[in-house]
Amino acid sequence: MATDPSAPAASEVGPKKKLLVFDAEEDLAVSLAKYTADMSEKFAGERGAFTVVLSGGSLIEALRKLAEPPYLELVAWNKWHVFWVDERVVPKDHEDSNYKLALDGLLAKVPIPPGQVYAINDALSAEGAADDYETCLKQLVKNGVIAMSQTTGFPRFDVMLLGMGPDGHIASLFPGHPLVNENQRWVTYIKDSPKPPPERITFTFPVINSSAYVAMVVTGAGNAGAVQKALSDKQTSSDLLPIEMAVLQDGEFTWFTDKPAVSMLQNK
Ligand SMILES: O=C(O)[C@H](O)[C@@H](O)[C@H](O)[C@H](O)COP(=O)(O)O
Repeated sequence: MATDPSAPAASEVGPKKKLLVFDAEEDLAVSLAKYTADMSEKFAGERGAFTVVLSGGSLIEALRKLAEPPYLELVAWNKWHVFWVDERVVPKDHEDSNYKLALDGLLAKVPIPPGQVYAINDALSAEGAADDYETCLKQLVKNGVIAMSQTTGFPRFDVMLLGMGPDGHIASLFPGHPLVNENQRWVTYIKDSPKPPPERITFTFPVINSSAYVAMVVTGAGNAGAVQKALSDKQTSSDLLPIEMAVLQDGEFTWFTDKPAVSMLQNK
C-alpha cells in the first residue's frame, strides 16, 4: 500500500489519547481542518448543534484551512456555536483580544450566525465577565445547545481546540496558580496572569476535562520540555503542569504536533 508522504506519525499514548507528529505545518493545518470538519458533521448530525471551544495563540492560524474549499462550502456553519476557553479582559477590538484574533483569522471568513459566537462582555470587570459567561453557558445548557456530562455534572463541549504555552499552561490555567484547583466554578477569572495581559477569564479544569474531544495543537522546540513532561511515563501526582491535569473523564484527546515539539520524547 502506498503511504501518503504527508501523513503524520501516529501513536496511541494512552487510553483514548493519540499523538500525531507532522513533518510540515501545512500538513498539520490540513489534518486539523479535516478533524474539525469531521467533528462538525458528527455532532451537527447527532445533536443538531456543534459546540466548539477555541483558545488564542497560534491555534487560530493552524485552523486557517477551514475557511478554504472544500470546507468553506461543506461545513454546516449554521450549526456552529463558538466559545473561548480563555479570554483577555480587553475591548473586543483590542490587539490582545482572543475574540479579535479568531474573528480576523477564521470567523469573519465563514458564515456562522453572529448570535452563535459567544464573546465575553467586554464592558465588565474580570469578575463580572466570568460570572456573565458562566450564566450564558448555563442558559445554553438549559436550551440544549450545550450538552451536560452525566459523569461529572459539568458541561460537555463537543470539541475544544486548544494550544499550550511553553510553561505547560493551557487556557489561562498557569503552573503553580491556585486556579488550577478550582473545582466548583465553570468559568473563573485571573487578575495576575504571568503571561500578559494580566486580567483574563478562563474555563476551569472540570469543564475542560468533561469535553467529548480535545485537539491540543502544540508546535515548536520551545514547547518540547512541557510536551515531554506531559507524555512521559513517570508522572508524579505532585508538581503537575496544567497540561498534565488535562485528563478527560470520558473523551478523546489528540495531540497535533511537529517534530521539534516532540524532540525530547524517547521512542518518538
Ligand atoms: O490567551 C492566551 O494566552 C491563549 O489562549 C493561550 O492560552 C494560548 O493558547 C497558549 O499560550 C498557546 O499559545 P501559542 O499557541 O501562541 O504558543
